[in-house]
Amino acid sequence: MEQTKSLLSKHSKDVEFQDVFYTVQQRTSYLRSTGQRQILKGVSGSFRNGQLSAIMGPSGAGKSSLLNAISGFRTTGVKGSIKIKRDNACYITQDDCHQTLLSVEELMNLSCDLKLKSRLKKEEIITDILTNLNLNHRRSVTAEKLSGGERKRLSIALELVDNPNIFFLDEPTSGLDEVTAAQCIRLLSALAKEGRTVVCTIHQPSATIYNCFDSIYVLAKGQCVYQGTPQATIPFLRLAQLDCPRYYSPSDYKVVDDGELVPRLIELTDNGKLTYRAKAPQYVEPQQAITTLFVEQPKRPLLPTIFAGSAASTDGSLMNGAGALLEQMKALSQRFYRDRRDISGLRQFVVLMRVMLLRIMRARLALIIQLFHHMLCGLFFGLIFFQLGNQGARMFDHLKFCIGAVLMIVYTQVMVPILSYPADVKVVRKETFNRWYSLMPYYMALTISRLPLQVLLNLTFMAMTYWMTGLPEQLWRFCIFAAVGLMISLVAEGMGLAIGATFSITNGSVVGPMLIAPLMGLAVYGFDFAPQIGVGMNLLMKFSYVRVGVVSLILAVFGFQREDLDCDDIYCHFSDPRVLLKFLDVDKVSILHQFGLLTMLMIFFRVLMYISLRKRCYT
Ligand SMILES: Nc1ncnc2c1ncn2[C@@H]1O[C@H](COP(=O)(O)OP(=O)(O)OP(=O)(O)O)[C@@H](O)[C@H]1O
Repeated sequence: MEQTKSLLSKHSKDVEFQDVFYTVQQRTSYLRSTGQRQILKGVSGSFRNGQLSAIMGPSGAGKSSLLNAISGFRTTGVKGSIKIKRDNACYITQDDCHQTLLSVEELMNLSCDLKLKSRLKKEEIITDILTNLNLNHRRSVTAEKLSGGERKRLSIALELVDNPNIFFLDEPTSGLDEVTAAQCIRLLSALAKEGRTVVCTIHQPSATIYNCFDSIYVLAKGQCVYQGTPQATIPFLRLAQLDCPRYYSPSDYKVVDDGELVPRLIELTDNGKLTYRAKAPQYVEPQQAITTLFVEQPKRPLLPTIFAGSAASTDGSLMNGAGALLEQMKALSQRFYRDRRDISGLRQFVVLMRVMLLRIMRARLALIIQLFHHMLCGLFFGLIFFQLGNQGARMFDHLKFCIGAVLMIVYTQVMVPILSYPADVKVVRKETFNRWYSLMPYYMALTISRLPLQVLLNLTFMAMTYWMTGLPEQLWRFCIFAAVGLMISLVAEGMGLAIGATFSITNGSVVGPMLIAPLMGLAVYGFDFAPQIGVGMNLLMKFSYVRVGVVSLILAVFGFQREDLDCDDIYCHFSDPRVLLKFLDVDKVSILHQFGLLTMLMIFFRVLMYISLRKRCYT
């Protein structure tokens, strides 16, 4: 009975897939799609528990695509039946992206805090894992300063905290020398022997590394050309009337294609449905690779979501008569049970918030540069408009000051996230996929953790300009003035984050200025003929938060029954602030209304950012 139980749980950690297709849209430009390209062409296969399996093949064969498809790291364009317990699997990306500026120990603590409910044995677990992976002596070093091999081991260590059963690794040996690569593969083999399913992609390994694997899966042009043990490779090639020369790595030999070889090999493996193992040194025996009975079913949109954690398929379902229903019911109850065991969203928020604040404090140079930038701009604006704030003859200077201050805030706050956030998105994608946290607590922590810095930077700039330009010495007016600055910067930051979450740095740095330019145009449009501006244009101008910001700042400076400005000339038309407000057609505009508009635009950009982040993380 006990034996049956362990056998069952062992099988549930296997990964099986059948007739998997992966199709991408081919584009010539961002807007035009020229058709579809099939990357994976109906491949099948299995990766067994307790084994280290390698996906091999020439560059562009579809190795990473297969790994992404079966692990669920990519779902868009994937069709076919895949049996995998996703809530027990983790994915380690090729570039080992980690939260920056945190030491090995801090990253391990973060992983434990987010994954383990009880914190009692945290220290013991961390020491255990780090010692086993030979990283204990590197505890205090930040991840960026680790060597390639150490970084790979750290990625594994971080995932080992909650002991997942299935590991997917994309090119774990890339960039490593031969010795370190062999060490890495031995480590993965040891992890597999402890009862895990370990699957990795690998490029042309040496013969030594090749023989370390328990199972090999070779792809060529998106189809399976070999599946089986390393020992069965040469006899298998002989089946296809090919002789692998002695001292020649079989992995190199398999990729040589004379035009007929690939179809012959695909036929021999039935595109992955058959697996080979050596029976005697010269003979191989084909076996069925898939033990699960996959039955094609019509599309049922709700099912894949509900059963995503169990034996899931993208357009087929795992069926085995009444057993299938039982299996699905178990999956559902297990899912609810698991959800109850999960770390609460509040705790995720608190842990992430602490880490984000720590990272902001650690980025001391960036902090100093930003503070210096705001002080310098404040000084610059202060000197240009020095003590002009109360001069009734300088109406155009007042307008230039308000427009200039808003542009400075907008440009700074939009560009910083555009340039810095895309790198974070990769980390978030990996960590959400590996169930460190859900997106909402992360999003809330990100939004709130950036607030203190925003307040500090804006207060610095706004206080310097207010004081140097000689605006009225009224604390309440300064508070409104600073609040307008803060609101504009929050909207602009939201826009920058939305762009950073959607585009790469290269595309974002083009899209950002491209979007700001018309908003700036709308901000300065028609101040000298404001009453004649048409209804349509007026409506359009409401969407420009730059314009809304400028109007709010003008109201903060000249509104609220401000006393007449000084006049050194014979006659100053605008010395009465009400005349200026009337001329600009903002005399009847309420600042609360403007704050409302800014709040709506801020929410709009932040929701956009969330949607974009969700799309990046869950497709
Ligand atoms: N989203 C995508 N859009 C367009 N083409 C894609 C996409 N993803 C993969 N491809 C193409 O599919 C092919 C296989 O890509 P994949 O990254 O899976 O190959 P690989 O075998 O892992 O290659 P390498 O070993 O060089 O990393 C490549 O030609 C790649 O350009």
